[in-house]
Amino acid sequence: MNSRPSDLIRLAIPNKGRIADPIADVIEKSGLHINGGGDRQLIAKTVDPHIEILYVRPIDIPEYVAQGVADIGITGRDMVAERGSDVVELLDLRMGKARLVIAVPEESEYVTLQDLSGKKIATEFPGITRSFFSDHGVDVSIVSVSGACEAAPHLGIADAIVDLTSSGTTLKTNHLRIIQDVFHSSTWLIANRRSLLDHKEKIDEISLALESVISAKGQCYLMMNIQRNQLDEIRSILPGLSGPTVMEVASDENLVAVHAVVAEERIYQLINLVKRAGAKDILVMDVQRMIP
Ligand SMILES: Nc1ncnc2c1ncn2[C@@H]1O[C@H](COP(=O)(O)OP(=O)(O)OP(=O)(O)O)[C@@H](O)[C@H]1O
Ligand SMILES: O=P(O)(O)OC[C@H]1O[C@H](OP(=O)(O)OP(=O)(O)O)[C@H](O)[C@@H]1O
Ligand SMILES: [Mg+2]
Repeated sequence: MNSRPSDLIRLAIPNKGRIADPIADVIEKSGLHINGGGDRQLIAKTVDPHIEILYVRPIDIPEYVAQGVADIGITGRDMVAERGSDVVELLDLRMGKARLVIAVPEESEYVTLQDLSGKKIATEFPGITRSFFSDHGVDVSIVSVSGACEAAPHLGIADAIVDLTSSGTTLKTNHLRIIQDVFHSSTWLIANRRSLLDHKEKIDEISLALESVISAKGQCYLMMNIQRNQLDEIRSILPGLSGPTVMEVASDENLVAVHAVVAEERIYQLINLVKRAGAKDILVMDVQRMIP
């Protein structure tokens, strides 16, 4: 695996699981189009002949990157912590957000961490769990499971669990109550230490491309025409990346075009405000990438 050409960067991404599609989507939007890919393929080429994709399980990505099988990788930060891999965390993609928590049956008497002393803890994260309890001086035994962890207390194989939660639905459905947070995770771009020195320019280029997609999320581009004398009022309404852009409209010397990047969640309110202030010909467009 390491006999690849020295000018070829290998990026490891999940081949399945809930973060696989969102990651592929960010890569696509970054302009790094993957040729083929998915469908049980292990390696795929990209639009850049110097970058190839390696599809593997999210839990294996930290070690593949640490060992240099891949130069960079995208996976959950929980996976990096669980494996204890020596990698550089480069960029938070701010997706796949989840909390790793300690939870107990709703009706149980356990309230604090110390109440779990001598108890059995079921988890898909034995590494993180073991060091967390040991750091807090609480002696527990770990029951390692590989899924459906929330069932463990009701099946009588554990007293508590350490598992991920995001919407909270699974804990609620299984009548479990959180007693403490252990770790906060999201999806990260990670790098091999050596590759970061040898291929700094190329890795920075990929990181910037991914970051520009993440920054553009939830943003849109608002365009409108206004009378020149309304400019001050419109300016006070619009935020904009570095103030709104104001341009001449060729057909009418009293009209100016105003463009601004605005948060999607504010667009409804902003359109009403600018309309009331006299704006017309309003257009709202998607922003694919934002590079400061
Ligand atoms: N409920 C969740 N919300 C957000 N992210 C999650 C959630 N569950 C898992 N993740 C994240 O998804 C990443 C991949 O996890 P995992 O390998 O378990 O895949 P999966 O999507 O859970 O699929 P499966 O468990 O079926 O293999 C992890 O980094 C994890 O933090
Ligand atoms: O708070 P929620 O939105 O309900 O999400 C939490 C669930 O998501 C993950 O399960 P996953 O789908 O990965 O299944 P698994 O437990 O079999 O890994 C996690 O292990 C929880 O069970
Ligand atoms: Mg899972």
